[in-house]
Amino acid sequence: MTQPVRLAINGATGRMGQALLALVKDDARFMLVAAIASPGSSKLGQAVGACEGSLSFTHEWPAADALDVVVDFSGPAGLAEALTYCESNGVALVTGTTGLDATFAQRLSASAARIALLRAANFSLGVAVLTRLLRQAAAALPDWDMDIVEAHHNRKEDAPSGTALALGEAAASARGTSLRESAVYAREGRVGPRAQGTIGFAVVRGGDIVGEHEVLLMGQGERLELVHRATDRSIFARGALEAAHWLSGRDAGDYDLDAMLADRSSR
Ligand SMILES: NC(=O)C1=CN([C@@H]2O[C@H](COP(=O)(O)OP(=O)(O)OC[C@H]3O[C@@H](n4cnc5c(N)ncnc54)[C@H](OP(=O)(O)O)[C@@H]3O)[C@@H](O)[C@H]2O)C=CC1
Ligand SMILES: O=C(O)C1=N[C@H](C(=O)O)C[C@H](O)C1
Repeated sequence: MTQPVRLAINGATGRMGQALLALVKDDARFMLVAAIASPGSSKLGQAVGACEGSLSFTHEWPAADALDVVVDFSGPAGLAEALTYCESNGVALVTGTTGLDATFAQRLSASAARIALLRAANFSLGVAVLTRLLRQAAAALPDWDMDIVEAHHNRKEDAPSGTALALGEAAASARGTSLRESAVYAREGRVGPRAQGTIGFAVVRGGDIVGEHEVLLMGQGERLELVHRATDRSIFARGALEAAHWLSGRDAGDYDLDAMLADRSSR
């Protein structure tokens, strides 16, 4: 019988941490070794209710040989700590943390030379398919205006969402450009007519919205709308656990969900 993947969840007290804990307890493919919280967390020492045994929320990382993979949904500070641990101990890392700056993104890319790393701004299958559809539409309609509207709950800290930025990057690259060259993040006052080829972003924050992304492709006399609505965080948690299972034991490298899906469909 294959051994379960030994897993640590970083950011375990958060919304995504809780969604992961709820799934892991019934998933025989995994053994939860650590539920990591911030050094100042009010939950340190409290029992991790979702799992069997005596696990408590902790900021102590396990011994290197006790762990196969870390799943991180914390924030930039939490991810930095997880990355340091994974690099020092040769442990694989799956991260969904968004709101990272370019320097951090470069650090992640460099780390992938030493550890197996899988990152995704959105772990839902629906957004993976939306991204493919968007690449097709953006290339087929190169002159149409494009805006991306995203909506999330009122506790979200980063904007635009990681998903909105990843969708924008995919669309820009399908048109032979980059988001750095084409993004417009704010419109206020007399901004004048729209510049050709720009990709605009609009952000909604409120209530308990799990995550919604709408891409508008606007031509003359017609409009195409590509929309994804997440209504349950467990979709992200399920995707991240699939990624953790797939990544465990792999060679160092910079992986994404497309690589995982392609590998699976080739079997
Ligand atoms: N890629 C995807 O599919 C998805 C990505 N996300 C992203 O995941 C991240 C987390 O989202 P969400 O769960 O809603 O956020 P939360 O704020 O609910 O959870 C993050 C948790 O991380 C903990 N934390 C903070 N600092 C550290 C640290 N240094 N070490 C360990 N834990 C730490 C915090 O709690 P405490 O102080 O108790 O430790 C907090 O509860 C965000 O960047 C979000 O955008 C969210 C959903 C899906
Ligand atoms: O913070 C969230 O909640 C989410 N964040 C991710 C993002 O920034 O795109 C993914 C999802 O939309 C939920």
